[in-house]
Amino acid sequence: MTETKRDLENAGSNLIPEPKKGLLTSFLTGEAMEIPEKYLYGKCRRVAEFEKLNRIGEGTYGIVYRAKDTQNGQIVALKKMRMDRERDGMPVSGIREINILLSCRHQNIVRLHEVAVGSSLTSIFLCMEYCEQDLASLLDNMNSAFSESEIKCIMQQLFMGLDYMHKRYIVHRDLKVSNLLLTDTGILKIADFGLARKINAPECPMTPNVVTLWYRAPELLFQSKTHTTAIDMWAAGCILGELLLHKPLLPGRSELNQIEIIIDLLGTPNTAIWPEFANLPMLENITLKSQPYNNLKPKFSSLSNAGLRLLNFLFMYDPKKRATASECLQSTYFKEEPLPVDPHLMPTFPQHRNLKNGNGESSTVTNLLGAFSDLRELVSPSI
Ligand SMILES: Nc1ncnc2c1ncn2[C@@H]1O[C@H](COP(=O)(O)OP(=O)(O)OP(=O)(O)O)[C@@H](O)[C@H]1O
Repeated sequence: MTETKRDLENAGSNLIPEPKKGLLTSFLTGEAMEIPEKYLYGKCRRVAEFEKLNRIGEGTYGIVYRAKDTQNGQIVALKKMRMDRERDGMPVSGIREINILLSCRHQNIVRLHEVAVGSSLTSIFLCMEYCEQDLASLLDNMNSAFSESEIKCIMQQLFMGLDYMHKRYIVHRDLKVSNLLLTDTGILKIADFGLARKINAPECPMTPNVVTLWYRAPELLFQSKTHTTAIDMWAAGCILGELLLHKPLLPGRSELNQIEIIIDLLGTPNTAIWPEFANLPMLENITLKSQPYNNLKPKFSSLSNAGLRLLNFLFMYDPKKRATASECLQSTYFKEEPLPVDPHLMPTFPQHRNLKNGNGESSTVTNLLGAFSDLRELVSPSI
């Protein structure tokens, strides 16, 4: 068990042990230097000031805990950064996530309160506002589907968050229902910015292996080297479809199968609707099946014309023609009956994640934050 894990699973005590003095490697000589404790944590608080309540989630980049700030009683979410494979300090995904979250302030983007450290500087925690639900566990556990007014409320908030991010050239790159959180006051929060990137230009070269398969845009599947904020809009279309159907819309089993089921739903792409299509690398290796029909209408048979127009706009093969978040917010779908419900009138739900994990494993975590530059200096050297 690593030292940091011990911090979190420290049975018998609800407080994390006091950190030791740290050893940093000198940048100049390469020798280990003992750092006085008062300089060790920069302006960041220590994790020992939080009481761990229960584990609420685990993803690729970290474990998430519900915890109480013992200074003010506030309930927060603490995401412990995974350092397993890191030799040289913090993983780049963690640095990106912190930088981007610190630069965002919007009701529909999860708020990063601060960054905290455990007993060694390789144990880093993001301290975020706590949200009672995530849409994935909610969809898995709710007895009846969301009403259309509730779906509109969720989607409108998603588009508001995306509009804010995209206007700042931030692409999330991993939108899916498990990364959408919902508070007990009906506010949707976009979370998990571990794959997010700030793009310098409207089109920026990036690795195509991002976005969970079921939500992955065709330009990524066809291995386009540049992608844009439009990849988030495709994922938003998949999320709208999933909320309406109460099951994943495009649950591919492999990349090829994902392409196949997209074609089954939307028809085969061609250069008439997507001029850059013919030059995409993936097409050198595969022949696409021919399917001439767009099947959105039969698939969503009870959806209004405005709803279908919105879905079609989100599922434009050509990313340049795909709807932007601000265009989606103007959609007639949100202006026609049934109107979006006011977020405060959204129903509340039992907190399944806490019920499942409510074993009250005790432990705590420390605090950090302050100037992030302090953090970057401190976490890289070996301790
Ligand atoms: N602020 C929060 N409030 C409540 N629950 C949260 C919060 N942040 C994350 N969670 C829960 O923890 C889960 C995992 O968090 P997150 O997606 O940030 O981790 P990850 O390792 O980056 O995941 P992934 O493998 O999806 O990339 C979420 O699905 C959600 O259930």
